[in-house]
Amino acid sequence: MSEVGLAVVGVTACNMQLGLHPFNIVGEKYLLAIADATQSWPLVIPALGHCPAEVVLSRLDGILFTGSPSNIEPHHFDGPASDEGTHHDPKRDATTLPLLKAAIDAGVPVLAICRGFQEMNVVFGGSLHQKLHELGGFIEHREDKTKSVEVQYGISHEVQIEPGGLLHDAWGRSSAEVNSVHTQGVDRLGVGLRPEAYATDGLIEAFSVRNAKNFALGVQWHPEWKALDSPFYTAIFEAFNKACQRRAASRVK
Ligand SMILES: N[C@@H](CCC(=O)NCCCC(=O)O)C(=O)O
Repeated sequence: MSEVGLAVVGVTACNMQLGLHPFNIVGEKYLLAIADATQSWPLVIPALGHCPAEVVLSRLDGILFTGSPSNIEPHHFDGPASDEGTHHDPKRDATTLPLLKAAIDAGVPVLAICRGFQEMNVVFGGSLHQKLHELGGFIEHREDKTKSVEVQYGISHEVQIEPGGLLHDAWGRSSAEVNSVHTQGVDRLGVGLRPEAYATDGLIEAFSVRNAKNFALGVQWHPEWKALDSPFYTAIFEAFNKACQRRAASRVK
């Protein structure tokens, strides 16, 4: 593929302490999903706690907001304090929350996965259940950590897909099977978000932005996991990629 017009997609990092130093890291599966499933090029966006959004967005053709083992600090959605020892990443919050809003306002294509999906809900004024499994009424959305990674990221449950949305356009069917690797979930849906898929227990598992200037989809599951092995996950990345390629093409005119 010629490098001229190759879409460049930002991929958000986490800020994590490894030994004596903070590192900016991103799961390789997110980078591979962009490089292999979309044939765009991934560029890591560090979680330094601030980001010159206008400059960064002007150089990118899309942004993938990744999943992470950490939780958003609950003061961002007026939630009660987390349990002691909860893994937070305030530098990521301070980077991704404003960047996500700026990207959507600027019409930069956005795909938000798991923590990224939760960030998108919070940016639009939504809130999160912090421990779905303690509430009752929900199916098990967590992975079984005693099992292999293949099992943890294997198919967990079905989602019902709303007609007329981005996801339905991409997949063309009214249901799909997804993995499930999360403890938190959407409580109050952000203003201006349109539900795109529900789990069998009614939990919102995907949404898009009503009246968005460009592709803006959030999913609670992990389509980046072996994206090319699943026609459904591939379809999500293809739809995102189409929007990124359009933006890249307009840049080289
Ligand atoms: N902390 C949140 C977010 C869950 C999430 O993003 N998990 C991903 C784990 C690591 C990865 O696969 O990148 C929650 O538990 O709800």
